[in-house]
Amino acid sequence: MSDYLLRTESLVKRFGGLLVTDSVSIDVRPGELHAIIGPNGAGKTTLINQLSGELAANSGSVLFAGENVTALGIHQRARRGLLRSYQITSIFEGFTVLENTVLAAMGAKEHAFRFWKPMLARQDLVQIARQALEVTSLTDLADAPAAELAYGQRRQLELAMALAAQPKVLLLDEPMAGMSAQESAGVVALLKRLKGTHTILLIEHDMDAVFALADRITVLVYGKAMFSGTPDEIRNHPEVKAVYLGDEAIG
Ligand SMILES: Nc1ncnc2c1ncn2[C@@H]1O[C@H](COP(=O)(O)OP(=O)(O)OP(=O)(O)O)[C@@H](O)[C@H]1O
Repeated sequence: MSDYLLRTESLVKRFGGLLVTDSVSIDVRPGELHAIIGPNGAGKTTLINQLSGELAANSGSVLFAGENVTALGIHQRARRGLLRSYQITSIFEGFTVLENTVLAAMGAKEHAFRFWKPMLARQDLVQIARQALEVTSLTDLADAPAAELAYGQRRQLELAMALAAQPKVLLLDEPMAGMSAQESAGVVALLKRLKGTHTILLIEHDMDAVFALADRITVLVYGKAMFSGTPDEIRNHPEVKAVYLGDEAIG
């Protein structure tokens, strides 16, 4: 197996005259939690959009699981296992938490939803869905209609649905945004549980969470990948401290 699952090579994205992704080359290794950090406007979301296929790069390549996926769209990448949480499957309000998660599992495996079969009759998919609900601590809400979920629970359901699709790489853009402190702690605990068994690329502003979770971190500044390294290497990197962290201590 190669030493990376997801790689960008000299990726470039411009919005008019603004260079937002400046020849970015990063590697995400199998099983690692790789965080992208950087000041506001550094280009983190733009980068993840090019990984998921939501945005086309101006030049450069995205390689995934040994394949050049640069020319592929969102759904083609998702079907190969490069998946952004919430992107493919949206929550159906009238369905229960379990039914939504079964649909996500089904969508990943089959080309069309087979609504003529009762979805909960698909034991294989129900099992995958129940596992995803267990991991995301949603088991108690399995039979609740999605419409009744609180904001934080909906975000958890999005994660459960992404996991039910059994991605090879999960792209997470600020999964804790808008959550209460308690819900955020729940997501940190969840990501800790997923570490090692799942490969995750995470964008997150909460530095405590990033430094507690990441195996490796890439620092993006003005669209450039300044440095990739372990949390300790990032903490002790003089240039990173100066440019990104200012005088603040981290970790
Ligand atoms: N569709 C667009 N058209 C024009 N400019 C854009 C577009 N999307 C993003 N930008 C600009 O590109 C730059 C990078 O934005 P991006 O959202 O990728 O940064 P970010 O690191 O995710 O920021 P934040 O941490 O604030 O979420 C910003 O200057 C932003 O204004």
